[in-house]
Amino acid sequence: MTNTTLKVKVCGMRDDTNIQSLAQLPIDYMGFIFYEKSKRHVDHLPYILLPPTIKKVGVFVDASETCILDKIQAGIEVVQLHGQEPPALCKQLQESGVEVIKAFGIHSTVDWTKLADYQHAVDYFLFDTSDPEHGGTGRAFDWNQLKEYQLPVPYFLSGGLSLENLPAVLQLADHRLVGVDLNSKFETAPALKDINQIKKALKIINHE
Ligand SMILES: O=C(O)c1ccccc1NCC(=O)[C@H](O)[C@H](O)COP(=O)(O)O
Repeated sequence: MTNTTLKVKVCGMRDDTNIQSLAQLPIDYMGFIFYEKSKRHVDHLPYILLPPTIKKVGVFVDASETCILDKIQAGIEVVQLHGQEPPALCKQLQESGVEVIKAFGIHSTVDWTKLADYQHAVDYFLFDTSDPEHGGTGRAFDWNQLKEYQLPVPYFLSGGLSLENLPAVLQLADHRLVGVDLNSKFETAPALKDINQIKKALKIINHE
């Protein structure tokens, strides 16, 4: 087990009151999904001032560069890309000053070699459960697949994380695992997080 505290990203926020409640907690990233096919879709960044310790993440699936730049202009500090976005776009966004997280859907026949093309163009990878909907499945993938991951790029673990499986995440002995991504398993309805459940998750993650 590692003693390093994992970063916490809570994804798929929309409701103003819920955002305000979540912003009281010691999380590191809050995600807003700019993908209209998602149940958690938003079309603009909510007009809520977050503490500077919480970075605002925009989640995109094959959005145009103009659309992504528009959201950065509006205050997005981290770009999380869930589609087929090429390394050149990641690099370009990174050079514009935002953090870039490239998400990959993991399944038993993933071609891990293609991640090498991204290693100098992103800040983090995010390993999620592979699905045609691109994310928010509420299902965990087989974390044994991570044994195939050979690059030094740090990553977030995502996909169906819950109060039940978070203790097992803390047992994953991998120094490249830097954060966890919490979403549908902490919802009472799409895009509405149960703040008490998130508090319980933080206690587990922070070994309290
Ligand atoms: O959450 C969505 O609805 C979603 C849809 C399409 C692309 C990405 C999406 N979410 C991005 C995230 O970072 C989620 O937290 C991640 O997919 C894990 O979600 P879950 O399995 O529900 O914990």
